[in-house]
Amino acid sequence: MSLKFAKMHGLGNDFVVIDARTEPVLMTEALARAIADRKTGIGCDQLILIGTSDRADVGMRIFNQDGGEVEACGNATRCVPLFVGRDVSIETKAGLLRAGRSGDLVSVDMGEPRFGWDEIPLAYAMDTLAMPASWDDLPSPAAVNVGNPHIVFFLDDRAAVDMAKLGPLIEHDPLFPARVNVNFAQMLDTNHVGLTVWERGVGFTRACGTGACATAVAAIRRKLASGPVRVSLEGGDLLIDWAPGAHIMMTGPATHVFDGQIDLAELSL
Ligand SMILES: N[C@@H](CCC[C@H](N)C(=O)O)C(=O)O
Repeated sequence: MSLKFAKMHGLGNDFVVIDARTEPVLMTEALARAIADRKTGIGCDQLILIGTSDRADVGMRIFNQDGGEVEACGNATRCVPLFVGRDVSIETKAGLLRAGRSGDLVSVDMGEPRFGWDEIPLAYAMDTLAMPASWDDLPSPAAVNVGNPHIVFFLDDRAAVDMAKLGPLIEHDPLFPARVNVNFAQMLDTNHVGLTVWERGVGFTRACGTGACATAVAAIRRKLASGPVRVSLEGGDLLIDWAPGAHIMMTGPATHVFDGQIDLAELSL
């Protein structure tokens, strides 16, 4: 059996996008992992299935490179209007989102962030704005759920931190029963943050849309920033707007690179 796909990305966070609106696609963890494999498959950070929905224009399912299905992906959500050809409402495991073009960029209403310890989720009750938790010499982090779980460290000097060791260690810490995306942030100026993200189920990515949202929200809650926050990632910049009680608005680029077709029989499952 062969499958048609589009290769897309948001700031270098890359996706294989499959249209399951007319022909349903039976996606499994093993198949998602095989397609995402950069040596023996197509290669991507996330596999995205666009399907039908009773509640929105389309449904979106998200699978990490390790095959695990997750709730949210900010950069992939910006790709959906390009894939569908118009502004859309999107049903995800994290709720209903709206995405639409604004000039050359795409804006997404990412919904409201959540801060309850059991909403992150964490293994036990604690303050999520200044968590009493530490790994090596990292400062106390903030935890935010923006559809998916994030932890944010604000660092004086990101270059001095061994993120390659700490990213996987924290992702798999039993404090996070659903694992966690790990954000290493550094304030560069008022309302401007530099960010490196260790993504759950992937590792380092060039950009993480939900990571940028979680970091901007945590910066505003900690009064390190106020108003629209520019988040600079390896792949480029995102603009995140949020105020307490409001929805998060994320604006940034989305790119359709090419279309292709894959013979599933040739994959290493
Ligand atoms: N790249 C994404 C986030 C993808 C999901 C994440 N790895 C998770 O497991 O929650 C983004 O742009 O938000």
